Amino acid sequence: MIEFQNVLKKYGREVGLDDVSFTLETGKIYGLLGPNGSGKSTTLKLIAGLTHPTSGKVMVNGRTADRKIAADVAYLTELDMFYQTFKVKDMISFYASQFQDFRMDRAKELLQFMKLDPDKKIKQLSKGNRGRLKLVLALAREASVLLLDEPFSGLDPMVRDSIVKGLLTYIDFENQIVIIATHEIDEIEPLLDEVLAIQNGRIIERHQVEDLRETRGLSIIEWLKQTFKE
Ligand SMILES: Nc1ncnc2c1ncn2[C@@H]1O[C@H](COP(=O)(O)OP(=O)(O)OP(=O)(O)O)[C@@H](O)[C@H]1O
Repeated sequence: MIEFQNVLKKYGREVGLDDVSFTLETGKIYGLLGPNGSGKSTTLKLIAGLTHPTSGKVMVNGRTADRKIAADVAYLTELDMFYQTFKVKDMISFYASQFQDFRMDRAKELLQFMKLDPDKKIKQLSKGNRGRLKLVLALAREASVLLLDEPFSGLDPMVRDSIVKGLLTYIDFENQIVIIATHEIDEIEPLLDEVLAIQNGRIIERHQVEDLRETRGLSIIEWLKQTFKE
């Protein structure tokens, strides 16, 4: 379980998150949706223990989210954190050395699935293949929390498609909490159990996707358009 208790995150005078409280449950896939600068990355960084609340508490599986929480949290950032001189297989070995829950057999399977050549140098990879490699590194871990920050950003429809297939195949639907932060939701709509709308550092709405469809007759995109227009 992930728990935010009255979390305020300030960057100097800038407010990243403004008194946010919510809980997220194991076995669900959440979409954290909102415009640029709304607080999506801040939320994920707090869960990953990469930044700390100015006040309030962030708990992951009953523990305060500090740097040690990285052992439980697999985090795919929108930034490239690759060592350019490494080959794909070196990056895999590096991750295996960093995380106890990294499964080498799974990584090899994922590389094949994503059609990545382990002997290719990172700097020779296309943007799409770098996106695929980031996903391999995140999904090869058996982490209880999987955070995906803009997993589709700048990628063409074919790459997006393979990323969604990878997610469907390798997410542990029973035992993981998955959070996908994005402002592009076409591809992930079928994956999501719940959606949280974030704006100006506040969670302004939260819904079960099924409820949106059944009681309000709305797709996520239709709901988002209504929510952010107001
Ligand atoms: N390191 C930082 N220093 C100063 N301000 C920051 C920093 N990181 C984020 N912010 C500010 O906090 C707010 C929330 O930013 P955040 O990156 O969490 O938004 P986001 O929803 O992920 O945006 P995007 O969709 O553009 O990635 C913004 O106003 C942003 O300018």
